[in-house]
Amino acid sequence: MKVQIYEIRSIKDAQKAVEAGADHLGIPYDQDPTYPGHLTCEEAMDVFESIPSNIVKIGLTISEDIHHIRQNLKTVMPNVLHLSGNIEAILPEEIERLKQDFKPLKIMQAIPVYADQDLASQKALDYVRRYEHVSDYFLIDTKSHSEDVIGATGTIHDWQIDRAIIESTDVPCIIAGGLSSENVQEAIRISRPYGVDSFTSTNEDNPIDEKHIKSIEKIRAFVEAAHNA
Ligand SMILES: O=C(O)c1ccccc1NCC(=O)[C@H](O)[C@H](O)COP(=O)(O)O
Repeated sequence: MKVQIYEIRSIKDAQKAVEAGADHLGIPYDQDPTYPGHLTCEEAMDVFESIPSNIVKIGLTISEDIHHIRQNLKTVMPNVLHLSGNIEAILPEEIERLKQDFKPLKIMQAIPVYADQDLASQKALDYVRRYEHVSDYFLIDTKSHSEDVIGATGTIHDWQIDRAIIESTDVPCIIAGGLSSENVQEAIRISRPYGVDSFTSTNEDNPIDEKHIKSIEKIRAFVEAAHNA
């Protein structure tokens, strides 16, 4: 079971997550970050360079502008680019060209799941069909109705929906959305994913400013629970 940890904002947090046993580290970044907690390209590069080579480095973008994403990739190249903005804003053909031009870049496409709707009334399976030929991973994540971005909600959704998505595709799926050391085993039991992801539940308060830092104890508990599922 792979464990992915967001949002890594410093070399110290990266070291904590590696020591606690994470396999994928996620860093949200942009040349001109507008989202709270996101790093600049230069800051992200410093953190990526500190991460051991056996750990998968995930770069998250919420941009809906493919030219902007290309510019960011010229400064920082993660192993995997995680597309977590409005899924309909970037066409599969654009992702295909991006992969050609930035080889060996892999793509993690976020698949939005609304917590208050059943699978039949959502587009998740349509997105899987449309994006699976250009995706190396799917991140099945909770989407709120009030935000364009997918994820970082701290809210769970129906894990039977994850299961149905996972059973419908050969693309490795990581599940996300309000997962914690308390609920991750149940989520794994129901959905049988390739991996699990945590942001909110593995944070602790930062005494310096209002931005999150990671808790090594909470990450360790999450990793252990996931591995023992
Ligand atoms: O990490 C972020 O800052 C972020 C911002 C906007 C959209 C997604 C983001 N992170 C993506 C992740 O993979 C999160 O870990 C995932 O959404 C789970 O978050 P949570 O429900 O808070 O555990």
